[in-house]
Amino acid sequence: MDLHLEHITLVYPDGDSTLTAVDDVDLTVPAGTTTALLGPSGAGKSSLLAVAAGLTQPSRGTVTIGADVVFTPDTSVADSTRVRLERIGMVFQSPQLLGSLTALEQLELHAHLRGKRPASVRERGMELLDAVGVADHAHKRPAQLSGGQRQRVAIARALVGRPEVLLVDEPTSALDHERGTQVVELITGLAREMAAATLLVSHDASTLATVDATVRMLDARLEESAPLAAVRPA
Ligand SMILES: Nc1ncnc2c1ncn2[C@@H]1O[C@H](COP(=O)(O)OP(=O)(O)OP(=O)(O)O)[C@@H](O)[C@H]1O
Repeated sequence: MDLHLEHITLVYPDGDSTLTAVDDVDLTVPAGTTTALLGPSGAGKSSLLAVAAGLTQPSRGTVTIGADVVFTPDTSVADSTRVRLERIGMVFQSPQLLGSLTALEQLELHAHLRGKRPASVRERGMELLDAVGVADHAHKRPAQLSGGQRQRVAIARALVGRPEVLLVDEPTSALDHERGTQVVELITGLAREMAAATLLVSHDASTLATVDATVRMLDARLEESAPLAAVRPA
């Protein structure tokens, strides 16, 4: 399913006045493709991602997955949470793994919280750990893994619920250039394979050789958008 952000505006209260963090942004991410969202610090990238995830209500505008309008200024927290659990996977800047669980258990817990059956989850979890190249580490805890391996587990975890939309916030900030490039390549490949519409926030354009499109935010607005022709076929 495609992800559509339409006329998204996000205004934060700021003392006696307000701060517009996202200003009338329109963006479509086709299913199976990855769009990188670039821009300087404070441009509004994380704010836009938070709206796309239903973590923050937009002040104006709508988020649509396929034909379903999922987030509007009026969407309740309960409805946003349900959509996020059922349809959206997220990868954060730091992997945010639970220290006491093995890599496989991180995925199992995540799937369990989404109501999946334990038997199918274990198999799917191993498949995904294999897909991200850490199957050999399935029974290790985060402290026994490298930074890159931890980020790979977090990517597998985000995909365990078969999300239609994958939202990724600076996945490479803790990695060197080579590992960062590999992680972006992994995400774009999995997005294509799983037909997930993927929006990836990045500071580092040099790691983005494999993404399908790039857009840039500046001062809360989308500055430029790659033409659709630049989107490679799935
Ligand atoms: N919860 C909040 N309340 C008030 N203002 C906020 C809040 N979150 C972000 N802002 C402001 O909104 C603007 C956009 O911030 P945002 O974090 O979205 O930018 P960013 O492009 O992701 O930056 P970075 O690359 O540094 O993470 C900034 O001016 C920031 O100070």
